[in-house]
Amino acid sequence: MNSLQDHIKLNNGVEMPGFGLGVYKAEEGQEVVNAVRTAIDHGYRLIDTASFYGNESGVGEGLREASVKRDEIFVTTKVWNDEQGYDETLKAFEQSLNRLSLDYLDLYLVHWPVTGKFRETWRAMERLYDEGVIKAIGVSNFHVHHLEDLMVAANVKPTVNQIEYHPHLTQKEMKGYCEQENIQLEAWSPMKRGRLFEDTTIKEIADKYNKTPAQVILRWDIQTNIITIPKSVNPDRIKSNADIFDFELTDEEIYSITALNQNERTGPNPDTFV
Ligand SMILES: NC(=O)C1=CN([C@@H]2O[C@H](COP(=O)(O)OP(=O)(O)OC[C@H]3O[C@@H](n4cnc5c(N)ncnc54)[C@H](OP(=O)(O)O)[C@@H]3O)[C@@H](O)[C@H]2O)C=CC1
Ligand SMILES: O=C(O)C(=O)[C@@H](O)[C@H](O)C(=O)CO
Repeated sequence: MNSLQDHIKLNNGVEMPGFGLGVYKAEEGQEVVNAVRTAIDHGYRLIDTASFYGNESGVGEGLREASVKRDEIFVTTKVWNDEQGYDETLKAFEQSLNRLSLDYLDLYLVHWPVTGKFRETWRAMERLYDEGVIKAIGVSNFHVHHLEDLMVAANVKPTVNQIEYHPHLTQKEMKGYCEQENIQLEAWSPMKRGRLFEDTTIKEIADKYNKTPAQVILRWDIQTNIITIPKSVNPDRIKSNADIFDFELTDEEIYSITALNQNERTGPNPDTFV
């Protein structure tokens, strides 16, 4: 990726921007509307929301307020845990689309691998994909064993797995598996929700390039082929987080950031959460 608007080709041929805005905890109403509009004005082309975030209506309003055509923006939302199952997912999708005021979705994700439900959820998503109302379908928070379980019965392979991923959780096994299976990884909490900014290694690299720790971490994502969706509702941070295309980390720097791994989660482990 050489610019904010470069895309990555998914395994079904759909092109997805490699960098976007996450909106978890962006408040429904003016806060999320402004964040989405500001991000798009600054060149973002990917917005990541979920029915669970309770802000899809505001995301839709932000998209309408931005002066960029619908087909240039890539919108992701997710089916929440209590919406899973075949009929439930069809209904949840309709509701999400209505709240977003869209007539198609770019990417729909199974938010978490709800035991006993995710295969049926997937079957409904395959139907929506076949009908053409979703351009790509994928999963989130799936371990390798969940992916294997899903793919045994699936007709459509997941395009994306969105997982917690940052320098303290580098997901080596999952990364190798997804590279082999051509499933694109996407990082949630890429900045560990602000808990990596005092790390000495990251700070030293940031000082060298006159960049912020956040910019170094996000640059590490894109140089290692991970789609990244930092969240911010602050206009200055929305702008600066995306200002990462005028410097390049060396192989040694990539290695030293990757070596910070502690297998440490900030969020739940999918094996025990659902
Ligand atoms: N699939 C899933 O299960 C999950 C998906 N996600 C998705 O991933 C996105 C990103 O993850 P998230 O958990 O939000 O965590 P992030 O790692 O993106 O961190 C967000 C936090 O960092 C702050 N922040 C942003 N930029 C800066 C900066 N440059 N300097 C200092 N602070 C900064 C934000 O505050 P402020 O807004 O004030 O700038 C916010 O508090 C989510 O918004 C969501 O879309 C997240 C969790 C789970
Ligand atoms: O933000 C999301 O998308 C999530 O699924 C998580 O926040 C998750 O639900 C969680 O952290 C609950 O404590």
